Amino acid sequence: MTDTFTLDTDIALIGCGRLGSALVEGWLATPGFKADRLKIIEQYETSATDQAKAAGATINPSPEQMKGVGILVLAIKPAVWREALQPFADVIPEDAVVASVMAGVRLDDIRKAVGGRPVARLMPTTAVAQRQGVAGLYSPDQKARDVATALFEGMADVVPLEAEDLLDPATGVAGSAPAFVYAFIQALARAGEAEGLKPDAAVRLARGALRSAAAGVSGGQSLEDAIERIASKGGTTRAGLDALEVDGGAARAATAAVSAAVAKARDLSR
Ligand SMILES: NC(=O)C1=CN([C@@H]2O[C@H](COP(=O)(O)OP(=O)(O)OC[C@H]3O[C@@H](n4cnc5c(N)ncnc54)[C@H](OP(=O)(O)O)[C@@H]3O)[C@@H](O)[C@H]2O)C=CC1
Ligand SMILES: O=C(O)[C@@H]1CCC=N1
Repeated sequence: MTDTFTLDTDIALIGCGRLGSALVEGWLATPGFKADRLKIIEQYETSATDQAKAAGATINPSPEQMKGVGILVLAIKPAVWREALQPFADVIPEDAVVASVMAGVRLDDIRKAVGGRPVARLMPTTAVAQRQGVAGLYSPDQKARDVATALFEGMADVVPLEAEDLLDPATGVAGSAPAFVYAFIQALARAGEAEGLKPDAAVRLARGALRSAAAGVSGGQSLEDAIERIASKGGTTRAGLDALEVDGGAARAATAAVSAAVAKARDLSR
């Protein structure tokens, strides 16, 4: 990750929903990001478009205002990407790069729709909003990789992938995975309630555990070391970990969630 925004070009974003808003928040929070170079195409105003507009961004630019765009970001749902992109495919400069964060939409299909311009695909997490995201990145094109990396590295750890198909497991392990972790935290809170905690205390403790778990690896510690630091010999953590491993419980749940996400991503690309 970098501390400052280094990409020196106009940026256009199509779609300012859940992920698009997170991207806008992350860019606006990155030192050196020039909001007056951001163009957002979105059907409705959102708090992110309002925030971006107040900082100098253009909402729903004219074709003329798209002429300096060096990177066009696609953050719409896979089902509507062709109709959302179509009005802009010929308006952006010949040498513009296209970056897609859409799950399951194939790079070749996007490249054909934008007249052969270089395309990168990324799979980020919404924590880009807090500049704490992670993003898998694939492109066969060096310029697209460089531009897309510069666009994201102020708000995410950009993880290069060697093949497009690897974006599907990256979706299961990163893009979708914060929701899987929240589901586990919810289950922890409910288990605490079953053991007698009041609901608000259970949720507060479980959320604190999530924060503590993230803090415990924030310095790059290995997951194994982080586990060992908590698991006192013969203590409660070891008892809990042993229970998690009975019949491969935790691994089986993680495998089921990742496999289902991968299968869905493959389904979307058909
Ligand atoms: N949410 C996440 O955590 C992640 C999402 N993604 C990917 O990001 C993409 C967007 O997902 P998400 O943000 O969750 O979805 P959302 O539905 O929240 O966002 C999509 C946005 O695009 C808008 N939109 C639809 N059609 C057009 C159009 N023609 N022109 C401009 N804007 C349009 C939608 O408006 P309206 O609601 O009015 O239709 C909506 O605001 C998906 O492809 C998904 O795979 C990737 C990683 C993580
Ligand atoms: O749920 C989805 O399809 C998107 C992709 C990854 C996270 N959200």
